[in-house]
Amino acid sequence: MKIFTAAQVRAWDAATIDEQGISSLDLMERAAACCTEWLLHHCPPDAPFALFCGRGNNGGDGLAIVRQLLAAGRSVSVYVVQPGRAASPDFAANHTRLAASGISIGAVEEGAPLPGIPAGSVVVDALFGAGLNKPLEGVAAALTVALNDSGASIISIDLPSGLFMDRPSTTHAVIRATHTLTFGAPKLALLLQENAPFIGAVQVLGIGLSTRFAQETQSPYFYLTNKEAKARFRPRPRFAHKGSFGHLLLAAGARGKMGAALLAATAAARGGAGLLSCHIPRCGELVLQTALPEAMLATDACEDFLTELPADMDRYDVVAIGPGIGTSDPVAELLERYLQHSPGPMVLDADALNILAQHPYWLLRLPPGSILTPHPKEFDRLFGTHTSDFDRIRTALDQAAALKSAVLLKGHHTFVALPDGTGAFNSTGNPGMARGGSGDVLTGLLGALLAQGYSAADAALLGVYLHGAAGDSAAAAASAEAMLPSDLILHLGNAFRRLY
Ligand SMILES: NC(=O)C1=CN([C@@H]2O[C@H](COP(=O)(O)OP(=O)(O)OC[C@H]3O[C@@H](n4cnc5c(N)ncnc54)[C@H](OP(=O)(O)O)[C@@H]3O)[C@@H](O)[C@H]2O)[C@H](O)CC1
Ligand SMILES: [K+]
Repeated sequence: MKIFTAAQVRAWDAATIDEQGISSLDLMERAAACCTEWLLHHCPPDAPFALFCGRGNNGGDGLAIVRQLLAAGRSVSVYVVQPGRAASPDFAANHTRLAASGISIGAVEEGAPLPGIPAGSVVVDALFGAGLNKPLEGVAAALTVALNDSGASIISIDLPSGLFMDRPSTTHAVIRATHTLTFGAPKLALLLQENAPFIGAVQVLGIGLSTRFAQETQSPYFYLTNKEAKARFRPRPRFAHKGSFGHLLLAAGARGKMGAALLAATAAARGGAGLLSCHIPRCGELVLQTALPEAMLATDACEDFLTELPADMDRYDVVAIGPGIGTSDPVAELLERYLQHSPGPMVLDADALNILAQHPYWLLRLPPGSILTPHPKEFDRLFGTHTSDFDRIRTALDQAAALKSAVLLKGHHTFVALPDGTGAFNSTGNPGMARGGSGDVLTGLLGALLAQGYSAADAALLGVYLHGAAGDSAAAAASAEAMLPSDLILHLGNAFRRLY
């Protein structure tokens, strides 16, 4: 599913109107009807609604919702902010229709007291949507702060008011929505970690926008859903043998961190690598051999951490390195040798990324077709401090292109920057995955997918999708609170089945 800019969203609207021979007012009525249906199904049946409307089309949606809620027999109060300002034609048309019903339409004006919100009300925020072009100020900003402080549930129409669609919004007043009902496709701002305090649970409402426009319009960003993951998945051929699925070398672990190695190794085995060898320090031999008999060992001479390259590096197709290795000097030197001698693409995670941050020019040795998997802090250590996720995703795209590799930015919607200049936001996953060990599972899985011959782009997209889908399956079984990273591995089978 493509993610469009504000200008493209306006063009999508216009293309729909043109293609379907409807008026913009008809489209507004349709969008409002989808919102009204959602509100009627998801809000308490006896809750009064309080709608706050701007003077543009977002406010027009709000006025149409008021009329539809009244028709459904609900108790509704409605306020227009700065009623003296110029209105969009569709706002004006809906205002005339609503006023004819006899309902009193309140005003929120500069200098006048703000209206109170009766206890138990559901607030619907229709102040500004895709047309926001400057930060909220004056009475709109004051109202936003008051609504946020009211403790009421807030349902934002299309976007939380004050939230820019495609630039940072974290320094000014923005509605903190409980739910955001957005039209057609998720917007960039709704997928970024930094906007988490504003957006609540996001619901994408299909309002019958032109599918032709969506197909024909180019966008650098897309939402990674089951459809996009399925398109990249190759089921195992019937006559395959273990040699068909590659040999992954996983370099992981140190004394006290063998759990990271075991999680990554088990995920690699379940992720479908034909052969798996683990380069581990001697202290981990017993635990690995006992817990994962499927793995072969390339045991280091050192008891406590990794120090030397395994012999015959050419035996391996792919190297995954990082989980639990530490960042001491001998390990850093070893990472440099791995970068020099890796026989194929690499997955670099965790401590491998922290070492790289100390030696950024080593990145030049990264084999093309590799995958880097930083979370935002590791990302900034590696590529410099960023003040916004908008900047981070731009850097990720630049680096992916320069390194001819996939660069992940891990988060609630993990961003996958691909070497071709496009980037995807993942749709799967849940807060139960935010615990130590989840990243190790992802590293093993990505290594296994690369070993099976997937390109960096396909492995990164599939790996991130499967990892989140396994997390969703694990949370369904054990709850987001009680699930463990090792449950992700057990549920990988359910995740793969979603791709058949
Ligand atoms: N396909 C769709 O997605 C549909 C969307 N609909 C709804 O329409 C809005 C977008 O409506 P639009 O009229 O373009 O924009 P807004 O309502 O968000 O804003 C209206 C005007 O407000 C002014 N503005 C912008 N920022 C501020 C601010 N900080 N303070 C005060 N005023 C501001 C600006 O006008 P100016 O003349 O002042 O520049 C805006 O133009 C979309 O989000 C959906 O809710 C359709 O109803 C259905 C299809
Ligand atoms: K809004």
